[in-house]
Amino acid sequence: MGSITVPAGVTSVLLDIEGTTTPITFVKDILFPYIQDNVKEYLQNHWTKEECQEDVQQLRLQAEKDHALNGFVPIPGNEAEVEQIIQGVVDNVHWQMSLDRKTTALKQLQGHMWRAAYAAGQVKGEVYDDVVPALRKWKEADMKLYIFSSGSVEAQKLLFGNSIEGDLLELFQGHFDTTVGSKLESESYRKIADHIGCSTENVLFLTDVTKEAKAAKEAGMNVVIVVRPGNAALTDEEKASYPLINSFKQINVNSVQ
Ligand SMILES: CSCCC(=O)C(=O)COP(=O)(O)O
Ligand SMILES: [Mg+2]
Repeated sequence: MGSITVPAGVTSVLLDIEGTTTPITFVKDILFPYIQDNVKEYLQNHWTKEECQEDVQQLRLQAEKDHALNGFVPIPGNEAEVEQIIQGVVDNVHWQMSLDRKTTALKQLQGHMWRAAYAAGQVKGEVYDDVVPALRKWKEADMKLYIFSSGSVEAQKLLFGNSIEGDLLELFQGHFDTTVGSKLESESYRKIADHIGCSTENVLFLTDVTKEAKAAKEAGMNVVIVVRPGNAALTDEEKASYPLINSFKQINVNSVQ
């Protein structure tokens, strides 16, 4: 894996989080177990809050679309007691997480739940050593930096605002989550370029997931696959189809004209 010079005309870098800026183990071993261990208590304590009811309503709408076992979230009614409804939501959250689903409904609830963990200093957002120096360098070269993650915008801001390297939020010009669309659909990348106010060709997308890279490339973005310890293995065909790096140090950015 050699170094890569960003093509002329690229003015923005769009970054995935899990497997790209941040170890998968941080998400799988710290963030997700926090949700699994605390979702019942969180729902019991926040049940009457508007935000919590809105999250449950979104999970219910998603469950209706899924028509799946454990995709069931009971509708409040005379027969369904609150504890029974909460248990339905808990089962649904555990079921979705067992499949690592990236539904907007699940991600919104997770983002709301992680607030308390970050506020208590119980969790600090992990970033690879090479990430912050590279982002600072790219920013000095006038590159605009954005995040696109399945994690909600709130979850993204919590992670970078409370990172092991301090508050990193000033590095980013903006954040995108699945409310713009799935990371597997090209249309999402076109919408992001529209929001940024540039053409897709002016954007470099860094991700660990080749299906995301394919969608971004089809939309016209430049893409680089980030290979980190613990990321899903790439096939020989995937390795041959995309530029690969294992550190942000390998990206050379010329000053934006
Ligand atoms: C933003 S922190 C939580 C990470 C998360 O929930 C997730 O699904 C990561 O997805 P990504 O698109 O960043 O790979
Ligand atoms: Mg990822």
